[in-house]
Amino acid sequence: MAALSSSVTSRSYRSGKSASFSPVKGNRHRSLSFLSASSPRGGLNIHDLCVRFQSKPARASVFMQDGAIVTDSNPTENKSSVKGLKEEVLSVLSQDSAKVGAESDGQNKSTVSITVVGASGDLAKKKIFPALFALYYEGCLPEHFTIFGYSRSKMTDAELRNMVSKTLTCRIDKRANCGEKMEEFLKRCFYHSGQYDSQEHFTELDKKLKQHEAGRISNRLFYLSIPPNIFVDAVKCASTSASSVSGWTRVIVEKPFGRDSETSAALTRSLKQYLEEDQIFRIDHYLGKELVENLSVLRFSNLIFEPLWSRQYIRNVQFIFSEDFGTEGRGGYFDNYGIIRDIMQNHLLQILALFAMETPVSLDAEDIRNEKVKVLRSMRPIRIEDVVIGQYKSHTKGGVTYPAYTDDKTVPKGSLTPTFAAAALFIDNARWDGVPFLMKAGKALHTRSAEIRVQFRHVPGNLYNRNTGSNLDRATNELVIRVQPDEAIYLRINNKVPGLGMRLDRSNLNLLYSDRYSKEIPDAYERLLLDAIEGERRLFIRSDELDAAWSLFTPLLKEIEEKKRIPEYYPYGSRGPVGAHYLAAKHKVQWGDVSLDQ
Ligand SMILES: NC(=O)C1=CN([C@@H]2O[C@H](COP(=O)(O)OP(=O)(O)OC[C@H]3O[C@@H](n4cnc5c(N)ncnc54)[C@H](OP(=O)(O)O)[C@@H]3O)[C@@H](O)[C@H]2O)C=CC1
Ligand SMILES: O=C1O[C@H](COP(=O)(O)O)[C@@H](O)[C@H](O)[C@H]1O
Repeated sequence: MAALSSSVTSRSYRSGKSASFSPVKGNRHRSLSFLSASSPRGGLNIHDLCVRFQSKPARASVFMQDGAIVTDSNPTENKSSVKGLKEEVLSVLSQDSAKVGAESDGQNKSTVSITVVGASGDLAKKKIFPALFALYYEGCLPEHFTIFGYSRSKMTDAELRNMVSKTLTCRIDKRANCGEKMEEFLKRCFYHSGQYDSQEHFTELDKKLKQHEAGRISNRLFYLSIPPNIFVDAVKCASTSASSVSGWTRVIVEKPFGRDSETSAALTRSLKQYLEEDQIFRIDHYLGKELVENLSVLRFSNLIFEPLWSRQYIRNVQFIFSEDFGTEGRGGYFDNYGIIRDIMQNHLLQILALFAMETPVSLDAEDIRNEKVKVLRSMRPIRIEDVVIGQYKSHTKGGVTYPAYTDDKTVPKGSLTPTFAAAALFIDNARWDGVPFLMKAGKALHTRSAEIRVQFRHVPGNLYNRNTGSNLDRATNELVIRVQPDEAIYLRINNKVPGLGMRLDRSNLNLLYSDRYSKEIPDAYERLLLDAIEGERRLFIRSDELDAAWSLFTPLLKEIEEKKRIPEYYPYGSRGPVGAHYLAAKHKVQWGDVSLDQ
């Protein structure tokens, strides 16, 4: 039991910061979150203990409610592990009762105020409010919290609640009390209308926040869900007129973090006039996706993968992002950025860094981010010859005409902005020397998906070469991590087709999440918001990571733009420009997502 509980990390809101039972910081796979404090159990002043437990072979949640431990487990899962977990919880609690008791007093005295700046906008409605509700629904928000929407639009509290209610949904796997919970959640949401550059309006917000905080230690989180040109104004006003005087103040900043090295550095400098680096939470929501977070688990907790994770066994790695819709409504923003800045420089590069980094010293945020920076700095400058760009054009299919990118009213006529790009990147270090890391990202393609494909080398002297067909490349092992949709991890192996002959086929060892796990997968924004509230920085981008990412892409972007490189046009709904195949072929690679048996 002692050994088990030593791997448990608890997060407590009582003192407004994480309290760890374990030397393993940031271990999410067995985490306890202490929520409100009211009814005593065994000398502990704990009312509701939420345990988020994800481990093999069982997966369950354990709650402590009114003095009793109850489990919420999948009936198909291993009951003995659930029992073990209960014992583990009790053990941890008894070991740390003094600490927890002390923290519970702090919990009553502290509160978290979350201000969504740009509350009337698309992201706030689509992602931020629903994620906050999901956290509330799961019991992961602290007992005392308030949510404020802030934007210029005139709205009453009731109008904000009405707007927010339209996009809230309940967990498919836990619909109980959904309507009731929504009502309760909406009662905690308020609105303040103001300009983003008005100290006066932020001072008014501050007054309202104080009223809700009612003398408790106030912790304040500002989520900047606004266009980048007003980030600095909003940060200035929030930090000077509405930051907390008794607790922490943190600011979540949405991308884009600049357009290139210079503008990104300027943004960082401006933000740092008002905030310390550890108050800035630069969000890359791909880091909050379940399978991206699982990447490190897969690598570092399975003996079978890490030894293969190098040039010795891996032939190439592919990071593929595709969307089956165009810029629809976001053309104005997109045209200023293009797909390389929108997806590659951040989402795909972040995944690459996690994939390729060396083993960090620990799971501590700084240790992980140190390794990511190192690998990013080891990357070879990207050559324009190793990049293909494309733009979608109109296409008619089944009587329906799909628009060209430049048909979007907010896109300037004749725009050369790429909506598709493919690139070959290299990491010049001992582990990855010579291994092509291919990226491909596009809008208005035939499907929506995001995946990582790892293609392994050929088996030397393979006895079965004759039985695997003519394309030996297709007969190598491939590990696929499907980030979305239908989250899955599968390993493509060669297998004997049952029968008297000796014919091999490619079959999948398949971990399809929907088959294995009954729980709904949390949205990336839920995880990231919870982390920001808890001060966990592991999944946020540090400024030196950002600098390294921009250093890699800025020269390429400048060259594409200065040379006014013409994109290859591809029909809306297609697989993208054929140039992507030539690029892969040049590096002796076949895209894994294009074969018939993918
Ligand atoms: N939407 C998405 O899917 C994603 C968005 N992002 C990023 O998140 C942030 C917010 O995105 P999104 O919600 O789509 O943005 P919006 O364009 O919807 O803007 C959000 C709010 O900001 C205010 N606003 C808009 N334009 C201006 C302006 N020129 N000057 C002052 N205020 C303005 C508006 O509120 P009001 O007029 O009421 O003040 C608007 O409701 C952006 O940085 C975006 O790049 C990142 C990833 C995905
Ligand atoms: O950051 C962005 O991401 C979305 C795709 O996010 P997903 O979670 O839906 O895959 C993309 O549509 C948008 O252009 C980009 O800014």
